[in-house]
Amino acid sequence: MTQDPRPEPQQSPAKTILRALAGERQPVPPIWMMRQAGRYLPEYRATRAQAGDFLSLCYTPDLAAEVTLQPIRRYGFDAAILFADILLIPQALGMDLWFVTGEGPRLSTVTTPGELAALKPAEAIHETLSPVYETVRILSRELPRETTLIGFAGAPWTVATYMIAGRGTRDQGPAHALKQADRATFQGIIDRVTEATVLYLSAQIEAGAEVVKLFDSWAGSLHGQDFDDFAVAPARRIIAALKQRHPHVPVIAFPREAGDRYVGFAKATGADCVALDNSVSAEWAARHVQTDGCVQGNLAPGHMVTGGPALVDATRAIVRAFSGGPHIFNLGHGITPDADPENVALMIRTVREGA
Ligand SMILES: Cc1c2[nH]c(c1CCC(=O)O)Cc1[nH]c(c(CCC(=O)O)c1C)Cc1[nH]c(c(CCC(=O)O)c1C)Cc1[nH]c(c(C)c1CCC(=O)O)C2
Repeated sequence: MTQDPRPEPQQSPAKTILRALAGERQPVPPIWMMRQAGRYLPEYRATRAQAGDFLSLCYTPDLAAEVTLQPIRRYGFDAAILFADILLIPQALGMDLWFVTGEGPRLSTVTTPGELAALKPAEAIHETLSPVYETVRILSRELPRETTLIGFAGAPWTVATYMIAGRGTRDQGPAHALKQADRATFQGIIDRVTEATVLYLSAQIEAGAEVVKLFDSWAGSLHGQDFDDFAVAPARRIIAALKQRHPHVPVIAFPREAGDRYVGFAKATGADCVALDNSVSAEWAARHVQTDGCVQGNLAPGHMVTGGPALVDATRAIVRAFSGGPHIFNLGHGITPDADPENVALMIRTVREGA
């Protein structure tokens, strides 16, 4: 009996997003959209009403999978992003979390050594988060073969800003204040979230996530050495730990509003792709960021509200600016509830058909 000793030929991954993340330039960039499952879609609002509230939606795997699939059915995006929230980690560490309609998230706070000591150990998160892993398992069965499944978590700095303030803040003042007043407690919070995030993203990958993304929505308020210590260093730690366990799973990092600190961010953290917000121009980012590898972004989400020729022109300009290298088309931040679903369709047509 002869056995063919040749290994399987190395093929580039078929899914367009995985090809972009592997550094491949494509004639048409793959596309997905931050907050693509959200309140601008009537079918999302219906499922959310069925769940009762936002957190029940996050923790009910069948319904969370359903809202993840809705924008895939409607638009055929190249990727689906797991439906969950970055604030599930603080909750899994033992903090209270609730959402006030029209206002946003509220949490119990952690600002003292005693409150830090009272947080659960990172390994305890799976008890709370196992429904999220079940959502991932459902999605990896139900998504079309060509659609990439993206898992995610908040980056430690951004998650810590909510844990310290107990809510969203304009300038992340309470977190900056704790960083100055009690460095050890602040660093302890960052470290606990970092450890939990490694375990959380690993579990998502083991359940079927093919790519993971780290959302550092408030990275732009870190400057100088603080940016290195609290945006770069935690991302580098998380990515190194993930690459050790899952070397072939690409990581997208989103240090939102990092400005000129986007330059070199992929190299410094080990990320396979840097997601760009719309405060940087695509031409600038093509020259200074895309030279290191894949970039994602960066249409202003306001175009999903206003539409028209301005949407088409801005979309084309971004596609053109990034056409020389690997690019995943996306918005620069999440789509807002007042967006018109027709404008999303127009954006996708413009990217795919050059319409
Ligand atoms: C800071 C942050 C949060 N959550 C998230 C971030 C980082 C990205 C960013 O900067 O937007 C990330 C997030 N939140 C949600 C997802 C799901 C995946 C996706 O579609 O992108 C993701 C990736 C669902 C959600 N998370 C939330 C909603 C709206 C909840 C609802 O249905 O009422 C959704 C769809 C609620 C949420 N969750 C959070 C806030 C501040 C709010 C309230 C603001 C708002 O209402 O838009 C925390």
